[in-house]
Amino acid sequence: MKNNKIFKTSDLQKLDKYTIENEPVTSLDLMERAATVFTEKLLIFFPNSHIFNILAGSGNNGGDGYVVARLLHQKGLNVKAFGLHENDCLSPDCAVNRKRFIDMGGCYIEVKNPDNLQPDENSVLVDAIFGAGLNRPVTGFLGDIIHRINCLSHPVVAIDMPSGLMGEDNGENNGAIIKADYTFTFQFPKLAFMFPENVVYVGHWEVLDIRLHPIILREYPAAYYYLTEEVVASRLLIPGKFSHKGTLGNTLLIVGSYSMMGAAMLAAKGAIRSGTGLLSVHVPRKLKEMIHLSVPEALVEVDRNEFCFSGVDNLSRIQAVGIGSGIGTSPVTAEGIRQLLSVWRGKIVLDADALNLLAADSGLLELLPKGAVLTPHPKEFERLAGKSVNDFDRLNKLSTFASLHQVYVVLKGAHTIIATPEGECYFNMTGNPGMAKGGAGDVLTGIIAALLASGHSSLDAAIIGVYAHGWAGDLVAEEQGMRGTRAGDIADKLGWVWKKMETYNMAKQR
Ligand SMILES: NC(=O)C1=CN([C@@H]2O[C@H](COP(=O)(O)OP(=O)(O)OC[C@H]3O[C@@H](n4cnc5c(N)ncnc54)[C@H](O)[C@@H]3O)[C@@H](O)[C@H]2O)[C@H](O)CC1
Ligand SMILES: [K+]
Repeated sequence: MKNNKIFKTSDLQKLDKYTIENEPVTSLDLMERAATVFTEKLLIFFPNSHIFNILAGSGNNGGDGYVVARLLHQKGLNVKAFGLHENDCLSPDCAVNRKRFIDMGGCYIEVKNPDNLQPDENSVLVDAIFGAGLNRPVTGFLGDIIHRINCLSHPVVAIDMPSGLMGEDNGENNGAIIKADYTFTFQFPKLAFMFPENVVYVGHWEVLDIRLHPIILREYPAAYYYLTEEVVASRLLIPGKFSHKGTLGNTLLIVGSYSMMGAAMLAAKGAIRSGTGLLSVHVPRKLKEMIHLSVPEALVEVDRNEFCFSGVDNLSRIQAVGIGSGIGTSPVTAEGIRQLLSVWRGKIVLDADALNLLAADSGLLELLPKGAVLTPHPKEFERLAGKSVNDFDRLNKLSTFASLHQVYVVLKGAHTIIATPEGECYFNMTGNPGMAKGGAGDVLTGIIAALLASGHSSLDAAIIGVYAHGWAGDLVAEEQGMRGTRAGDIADKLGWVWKKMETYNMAKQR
């Protein structure tokens, strides 16, 4: 299976060293390999550009920059390399590659004063000042250079990382950071790329495979992962030939209230498209007809209360519960949840108002069954776990919360994060801003509930559900645009996503 770990940048040297010793390959050849794939990608993104200015630092990131300069020069393009060296203390591989570039007649300009950095008009700037070796904020001469570059209107493409950005925690990084338009990063995305507050530095990013040794990639530990189709699809259970509605699970959705009827329909639509054998939707009496009409496949269970959820009577044939979308936060509903949680020890996903009620009463939080899935958006998570000072801090809070309460937390966002009780975090890669609309979360709750009921573990249901939901949203955006995307469209596109994943799985089994 393709590796999908997000290692720490400080681990990179060990991964490099293992590859160099065991492939074996020289460090110079590994640099050549990295710079070659970078150059190929650069030319795909800038096929019509002829002028490239390389901004090279003194470490191996700078070394990559000099190789890129040489490769572009060899292709007959107009290349200038600016040496941004505070002293002449270059890494050995950087020194070799600077010399190779100069010896082949490349245009090299040593910059000793930020004012002397005058990039060519219409040039693409390649940022090779710092990469994964950054260990303190960038200030002084190189800080001034970075500020100067950030004021230019040239496109900037960063090698591996935008210079000045730390790989993980930028909470105390008050130094200068390159604002790249594109970052082509080696082997795995860096954790910092996952955080909304860093998008201004990273721009559009892509991972380039530089073939670090597969054994070290597989065996070296990481706490963070990113989701790929391969990894997600292989977790999806395929119904057996003799499966029937009794073996594919009965999902109970407790959703909707008189003032929030739509949420109930959307959650039900998500569930009915996600493989549950049977779907029961528990709603206040006022919503009964509406559910029958919008999701005729579902059984409707009517609450004692006419307007909101107040409790359930019979859970004997249920495999998984999804609760929260549109249920409101009235005291009657809070008691209903208390009653549910005091009898239900099985699989459950909680969303929206169910989370708001948990946040308001820590007694409810303690009743959660082990392995419950919670799907907050950042504001709901803040109500549960308190304020975060930045995205990295929020990630740590998320991990701590999941371990403390032994639950899976799905923090919704551009890269939705799934945190496990064991301290691992999975970052989703599908989805788009068109999905940031009311109702999209309700669809996700329905999907996860159905996946739980049809036999998936909490982790698999969360991972598959989040990925499929985002993928369906991407398909909708392709057809309707991000602006035109409606939550209900996401549910309608799920069938296509499941088909893709099933086809992938069956092809692998053959
Ligand atoms: N396996 C791979 O992914 C490969 C990556 N390559 C490239 O190598 C860099 C990492 O190189 P490294 O020499 O370790 O670090 P940098 O070039 O990022 O930094 C150089 C050097 O600078 C010093 N330093 C750190 N912070 C500061 C600061 N704020 N101010 C001044 N000086 C600073 C520190 O001593 C660093 O060591 C990686 O990003 C890739 O681009 C290989 O080419 C191929 C394999
Ligand atoms: K860089």
